[in-house]
Amino acid sequence: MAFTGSDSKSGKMSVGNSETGLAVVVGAGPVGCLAALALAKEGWKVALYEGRSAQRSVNLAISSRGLAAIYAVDPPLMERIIHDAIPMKGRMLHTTDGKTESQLYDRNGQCINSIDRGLLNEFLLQEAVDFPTIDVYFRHKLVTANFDARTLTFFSEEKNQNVDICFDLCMGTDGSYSNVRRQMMRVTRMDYQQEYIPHEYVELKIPAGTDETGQPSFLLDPNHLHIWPRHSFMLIALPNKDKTFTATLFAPTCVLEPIDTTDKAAAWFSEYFPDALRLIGEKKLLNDFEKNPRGSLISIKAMPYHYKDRCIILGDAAHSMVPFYGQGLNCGLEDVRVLINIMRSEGAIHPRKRATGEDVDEPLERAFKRYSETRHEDLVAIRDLAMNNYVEMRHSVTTPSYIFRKTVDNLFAALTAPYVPFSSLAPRLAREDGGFPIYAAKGWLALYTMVTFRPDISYATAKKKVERQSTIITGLGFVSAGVVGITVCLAGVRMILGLRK
Ligand SMILES: Cc1cc2nc3c(=O)[nH]c(=O)nc-3n(C[C@H](O)[C@H](O)[C@H](O)COP(=O)(O)OP(=O)(O)OC[C@H]3O[C@@H](n4cnc5c(N)ncnc54)[C@H](O)[C@@H]3O)c2cc1C
Ligand SMILES: NC(=O)C1=CN([C@@H]2O[C@H](COP(=O)(O)OP(=O)(O)OC[C@H]3O[C@@H](n4cnc5c(N)ncnc54)[C@H](OP(=O)(O)O)[C@@H]3O)[C@@H](O)[C@H]2O)C=CC1
Ligand SMILES: Nc1ccccc1C(=O)C[C@H](N)C(=O)O
Repeated sequence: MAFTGSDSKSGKMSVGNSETGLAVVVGAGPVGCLAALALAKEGWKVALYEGRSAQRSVNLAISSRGLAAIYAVDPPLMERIIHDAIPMKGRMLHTTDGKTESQLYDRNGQCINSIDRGLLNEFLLQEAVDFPTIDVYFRHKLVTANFDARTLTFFSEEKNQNVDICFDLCMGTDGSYSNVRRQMMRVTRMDYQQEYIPHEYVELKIPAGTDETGQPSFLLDPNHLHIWPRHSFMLIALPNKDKTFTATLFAPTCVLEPIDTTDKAAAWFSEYFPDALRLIGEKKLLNDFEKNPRGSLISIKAMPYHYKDRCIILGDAAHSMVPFYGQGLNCGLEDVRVLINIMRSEGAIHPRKRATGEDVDEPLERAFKRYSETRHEDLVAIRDLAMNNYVEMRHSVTTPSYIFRKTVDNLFAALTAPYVPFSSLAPRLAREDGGFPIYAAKGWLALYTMVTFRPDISYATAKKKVERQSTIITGLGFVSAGVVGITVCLAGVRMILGLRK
């Protein structure tokens, strides 16, 4: 289901300040849909506004954090999503001479999951559309907001005019170029930083093959995320249910720009990605490379995320990050779980009618403030980790020091860290105050495991813990070098003394 049809599920226009309190969610991407569902299940009347009529269908990796957040709101929905996803147990590295090497993500075999983003959005949106106290309005674009008067102005494409909506609570889930965020900046002292990295991306498609029986089949192992690391750039591919792969080339603009003719492109791909060129087919690859849009990559930092008791931004609107950890959406979905848990613990979750003359809902304001203050370091941590993972994926994975570190991490983890399965984490996280931690981050844990498979460990805790572990490894390195040095010296002294005798 795309965002088509009438402007609204019900055809009626929302009016705010009803007995139940109206929450207006701006942007029906995955984060907006989950936020709408979470609020509605807590008793809010929700109006979900979406500017567009369709979402682009590309695939993405959903992992434990995103799944735990969906589970917290709607466990059966999470099951349906997993059912339609393809598990990927590790990276499959492709060298220029056509060799492949599998590197597992987790020593306990945990997987990340490839799913069509359009399908994921569709699942979440359908739940929202079907929910009795959620009204969904398509082709309504937020134009401006007056937070003090508690009104939002949308441009309705169907009416071809602006409509004003009153609200009690506004959630901005309108993506990287958020207008809610821009409107909030007019009334609050928001620190804001955005950074474009000098790399861009272009999507390509690896077609399905055919098996002996004539049925479509995967041309590469579907249970891996494939990467072609080439140091300053890389190609990746994630599997789709129709047996194709969506491949994405990430490279600096200064590398891509000079490749401006078909001949140059053919030569470049056959030098760096000969096997991918063969799989995609030269004609198709060169055509897609030339015609497909080039996406830019942006990283956004903001603080605070809220204004008083009435507006808060979540998802990419609050923290767009480069996609290299596959955590952008997972983190956005986790925002919803963390915020709802904080709202619960502050007694702010249930919509209440403010008394006459009372302007501010104090528990709600307290909850938003606590969210801004406590969530910030996690969002900064994952933003930085995402940036670092690009270097790991395109370069470090091929180096002996990376393999050595992975081996040490696995060895120490096997000796010290208990395995905490997702099935025991998800139900408890759904109830936890603020979301972290349930189990202390016990024992030695690899960074990837913490970030991807341990939603009970916050991003900031994971980053700090791994920094401590790195210091220990460096210390052990010095001690070992010292022991080897002393042993060699002693052996030398003994030899000299022996010679003198
Ligand atoms: C190449 C690439 C690969 C990625 N891979 C992964 C991955 O593997 N795993 C992962 O977790 N994340 C991944 N991400 C990140 C992920 O796509 C985003 O984090 C996610 O889509 C953010 O969801 P959102 O709901 O916050 O925002 P969006 O998905 O951007 O949704 C925002 C919605 O708001 C609507 N909107 C915008 N402005 C207005 C307005 N003024 N009025 C009304 N509506 C409005 C938009 O139309 C849109 O529907 C990737 C990103 C990229 C670029
Ligand atoms: N961190 C990153 O580097 C990136 C993150 N993403 C995230 O993934 C989400 C979905 O991706 P995708 O569907 O490809 O997103 P799109 O780039 O197609 O756009 C998503 C939304 O952002 C708006 N938008 C896009 N570019 C601009 C711009 N330059 N100025 C103002 N508004 C803009 C679009 O408005 P309209 O509908 O009017 O075109 C739309 O509402 C994005 O919204 C973003 O949150 C996407 C790309 C890179
Ligand atoms: N989905 C992505 C999109 C773009 C770039 C990377 C990813 C990843 O998921 C990377 C994965 N987490 C990895 O570390 O191998």
